[in-house]
Amino acid sequence: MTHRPARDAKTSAHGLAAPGPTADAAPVPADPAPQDPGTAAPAEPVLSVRDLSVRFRMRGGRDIAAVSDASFDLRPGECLALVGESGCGKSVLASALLGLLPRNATTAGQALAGGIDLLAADERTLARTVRGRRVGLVPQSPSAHLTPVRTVRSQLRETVRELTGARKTALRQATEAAAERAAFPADHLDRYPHQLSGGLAQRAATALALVGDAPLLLADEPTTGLDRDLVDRTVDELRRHADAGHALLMITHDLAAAERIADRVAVMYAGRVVELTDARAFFGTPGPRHPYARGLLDALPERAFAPIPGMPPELGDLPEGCAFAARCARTTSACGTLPALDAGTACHHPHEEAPRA
Ligand SMILES: Nc1ncnc2c1ncn2[C@@H]1O[C@H](COP(=O)(O)OP(=O)(O)OP(=O)(O)O)[C@@H](O)[C@H]1O
Ligand code: NI
Repeated sequence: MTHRPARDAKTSAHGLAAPGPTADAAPVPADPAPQDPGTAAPAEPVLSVRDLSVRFRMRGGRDIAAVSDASFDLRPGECLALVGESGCGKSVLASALLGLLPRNATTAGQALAGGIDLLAADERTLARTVRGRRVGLVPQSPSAHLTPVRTVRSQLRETVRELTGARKTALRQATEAAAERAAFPADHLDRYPHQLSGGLAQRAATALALVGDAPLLLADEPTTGLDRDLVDRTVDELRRHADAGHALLMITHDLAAAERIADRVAVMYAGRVVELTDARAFFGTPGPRHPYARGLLDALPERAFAPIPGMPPELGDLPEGCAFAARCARTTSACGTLPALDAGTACHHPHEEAPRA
């Protein structure tokens, strides 16, 4: 496959949620509202990802295969939860969609959003029309994306002014409403990022990401550092955002949060989507079909509390066949070849679609 080099992304200092001050003020037309249940044709995808791969070129010529051949669509009003163990490629996938990969990365494939191929777009297009406007991001490390020398109020106000055009009293009110939406306490608005706990920084980042009303929101671990009540509150706010017609890619370790919010679930393992399925079927009956996905659920304390034995493979040294075979109790000789994602599962011997015993 041909990999193209990553662009030299100049991220605006105040984070990805808002474009820099040079961005055009022209509003991006909203995507169509979610499909009326009475109509037959499904709404056009807000995001259409095909065979997305990301490679990191390391010293000595070695490649890290962080993401391989990911394909999925996201429609207006839909939430797709992207789950999988640490290091499986979730954040790299999100960074690729925003043109925020480091220089040693190359991408292949396509990611269409609003007629733009996010993987091929130049930095100017990404900065002016994509980040914050078409695609919002709740970054995984919010404190790193907040400007250290400015208060939360000042950063939020600038983003609200940039993206909504509000001024004066309306601007003040919209700024406070934006904070409230992400459960960021009004009496902390005048704090600087270093004066915030991890959970508060997370909420500030979520508030910033919601302002632009982008048709597509990427939320990378938006509930990290929050206690259960706030997890639920954040998740419910993100769900409302999707219900209002936005597409949401929710990256999370938290399977309970994924179950609460998602319409569909994508499970990644060693850089590949190994299961892509309806959330209700996944969390309920018949349950996941891929043995890894089933193992993830079985590892939960409220389920079998049985961890998957072994460790994921090195992404710089992947086997030719199924990357999960070494840890899988169902491995056969067929697993020496790479299983394609077929009917939502990339496995040579998936669990049958029957109720679990
Ligand atoms: N700049 C880089 N250079 C080389 N390898 C990288 C780089 N950035 C990420 N990786 C590798 O890509 C893989 C995927 O990383 P990624 O951050 O997407 O994982 P993740 O699924 O988001 O994990 P977590 O749940 O811990 O956030 C990891 O093995 C990581 O080490
Ligand atoms: Ni991550």
